[in-house]
Amino acid sequence: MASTSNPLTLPVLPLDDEVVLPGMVVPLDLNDPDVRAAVEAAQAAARRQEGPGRSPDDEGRWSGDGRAGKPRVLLVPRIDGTYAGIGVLGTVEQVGRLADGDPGALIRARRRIKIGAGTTGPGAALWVEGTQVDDSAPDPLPGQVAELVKEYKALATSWLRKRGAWQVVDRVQQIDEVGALADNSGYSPFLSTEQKVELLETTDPVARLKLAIQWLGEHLAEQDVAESIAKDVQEGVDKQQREFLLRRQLEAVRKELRELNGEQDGEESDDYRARVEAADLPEKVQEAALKEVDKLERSSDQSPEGSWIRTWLDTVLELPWNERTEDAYDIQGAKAVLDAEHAGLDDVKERITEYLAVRKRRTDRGLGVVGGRRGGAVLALVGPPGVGKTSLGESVAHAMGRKFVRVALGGVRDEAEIRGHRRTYVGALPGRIVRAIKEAGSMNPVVLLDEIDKVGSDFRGDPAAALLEVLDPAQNHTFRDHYLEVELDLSDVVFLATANVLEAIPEALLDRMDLVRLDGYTEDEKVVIARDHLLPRQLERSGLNGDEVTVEEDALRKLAGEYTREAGVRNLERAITRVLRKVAAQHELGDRELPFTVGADDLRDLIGRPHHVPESAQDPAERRTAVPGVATGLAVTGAGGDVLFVEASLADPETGAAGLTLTGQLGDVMKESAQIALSFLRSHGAELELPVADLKDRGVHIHFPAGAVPKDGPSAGITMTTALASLLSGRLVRTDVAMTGEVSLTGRVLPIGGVKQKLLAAHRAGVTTVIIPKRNEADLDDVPAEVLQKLDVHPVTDVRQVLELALAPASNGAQVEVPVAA
Ligand SMILES: Nc1ncnc2c1ncn2[C@@H]1O[C@H](COP(=O)(O)OP(=O)(O)OP(=O)(O)O)[C@@H](O)[C@H]1O
Repeated sequence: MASTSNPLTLPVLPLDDEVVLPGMVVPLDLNDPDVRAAVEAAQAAARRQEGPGRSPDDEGRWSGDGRAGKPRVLLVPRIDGTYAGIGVLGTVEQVGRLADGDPGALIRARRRIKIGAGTTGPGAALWVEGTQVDDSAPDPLPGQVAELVKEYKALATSWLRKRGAWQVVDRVQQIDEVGALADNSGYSPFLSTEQKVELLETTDPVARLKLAIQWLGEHLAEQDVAESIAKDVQEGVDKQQREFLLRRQLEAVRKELRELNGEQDGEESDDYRARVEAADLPEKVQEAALKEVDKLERSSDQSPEGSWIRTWLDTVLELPWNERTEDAYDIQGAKAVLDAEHAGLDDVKERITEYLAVRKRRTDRGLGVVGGRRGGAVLALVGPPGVGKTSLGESVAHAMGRKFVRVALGGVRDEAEIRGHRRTYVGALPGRIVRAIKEAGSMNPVVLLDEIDKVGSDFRGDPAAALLEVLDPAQNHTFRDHYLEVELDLSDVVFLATANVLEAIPEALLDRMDLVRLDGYTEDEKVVIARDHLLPRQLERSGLNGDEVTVEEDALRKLAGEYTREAGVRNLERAITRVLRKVAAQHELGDRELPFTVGADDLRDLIGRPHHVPESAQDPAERRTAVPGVATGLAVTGAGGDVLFVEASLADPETGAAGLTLTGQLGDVMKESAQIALSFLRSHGAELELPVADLKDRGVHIHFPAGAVPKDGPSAGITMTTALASLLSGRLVRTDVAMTGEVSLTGRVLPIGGVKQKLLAAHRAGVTTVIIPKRNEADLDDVPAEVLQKLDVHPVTDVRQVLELALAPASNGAQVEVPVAA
């Protein structure tokens, strides 16, 4: 270590408003007279000392070889003409040309010198005496100082990295001396001259390092703030400009692509902006659409978002926003259309005509379509399949001169089916209502909500609630589809609904509806429908004409009665199709001469044997009711009225379980009804002369064979009682008798629903005697006269009357074998 005790005499090299700290190497311009004087004086002094006189070398050591060191100067900052109190010993490393070609000297700054008194020396330089400053730090470093070293290195590294000065990072990392480390900030461009002077004059190395850390830290913080501000500003300013530029580029790229693909410039397919502007959309819709166009233009051609937006825009553009058909109908004309397209159904047509008349009056008078009246907004056609509900809906549209669309609701469980998926949903679509309007191509079509009784609800929401909104005149002028997101005015749409089963229509919807029932057709009606509508249509479809093939009424009657058994005419129409196809095929093969008239007897040859021979026409031994314990009931199922056979048997006393077993997919109400039948017989069996003892200790099994499972209801009560009574008494149930009615514990016969449908079914099945509850007598008014004529209807009040009518007399008193369940 150098000691401070050796005064040095050195030429002063003044640095105007500049500071050089130990460790730095600086080039100085020799054109500067002060610099030249100092360097030349130092060189002269060095030469002189090459003699025998010795002085310490540059490192402060006395060199043993007698050679003096490099020329030495004292670098002293001169701030505003005033010299600093401390200078730095510098050695002249090299004299030559600087980068700019001027003569210069390369000087290495070595250590601090405290400046003492002035003195004289050779040359024009100012000479002073100085003493070395001891600025060594304790070794080893106290922990605290070591931390400072680390901190400085970390700060310096981060700053240097920011500036990309990677090489310097290593050098700084390698400086271990505290004072030298602090002096390294002499290179920092952000320090002011004053700050550098302060560093120079702070001789305590630790204090110096602290200063360096403080300033470097401050600078870094400042820089961070400045950077983020600059970034923000830059981003703000640039965004618009960038967007503009990018759009321009995008446009150019798109254009090139179009040209590559041989499309015309500005082809309609992609120019959504122009299309939206040209499409006469309602203001709000256009606004929304243009917003999407903006988004589209910003998104890339290939991005999924772009394709979603295009799909959405297509949907919006395809909707018939301003299309509406002119209602051109008078009630007479409407009625004529209905009559022409459907045979029979007089009451139904009357209801529809009334509905149209009210609607027309209200619109003509400029009153809203339905005004404040709740319910009645929607005409609901309720009845079994194939009775013409859908085709009536279509006729209504014809009659009004409106477009017609059918919306199939069967199996819809998801609210989104009605109201659309939100657009964020992958593969989102508008709901069925919007799709229907699109399909109709007008804003005021007739929309038939088909099978409204078959909408269900589950975790995906309640479609019925959405439908309610669609049907509500107070809400539907601003219907919002989740996908479309713009309002749609549905107030001018005529909604009709169809349902098979009234009970299955959600309550809230039912409340909005005007019900029109279609219960099914009689055989005569079916013949007329077949003759006037189904046959001509199917002839045309088979490529035949009426001159070539005629079908006799007898044949149509047989097709309706024996080849099909249904409330409606759907299967009848199919049967007719089969007959015609067969004839056409035979003709093509040369096996059939035309014209040809199909008679009842030709049917078997053409389409095989009938499947629905009435029970009474069967061989007696083949009849369902050929054994005791089977009774014929009447029920209403989803397919209209039907006959069903209830079977009862007693369980084996040894193995069978006691109690009541019911099979055949029955609901709770039906089970209770069976329980009541059983209880009634247990308590009244004796008085009816039935061996009811068996009922006490043997299990009873009641079965409803598959095929005609009625909807849950109590109307099979008297049928079950009759089957059980037949079983116990061994008396057969009369084949020609069918029945319907609820039974009470005391044996009273209680009223039921669906009389008309049930009687039509009984008639179809060839039953001749029907037992109904007395209290349903009034319902007979609805039953077509031709059916009543052919049926012997017995309204009863007590189950004893039922048994009297239904059970055949005991066959010559012989013991009848009671069937036993397996
Ligand atoms: N009274 C009628 N006059 C003329 N054609 C009829 C009549 N009733 C039904 N039809 C015809 O029978 C066919 C079946 O009718 P449609 O499809 O309308 O029945 P639906 O009651 O709507 O059945 P679903 O409930 O299964 O939809 C249609 O072709 C229809 O034209």
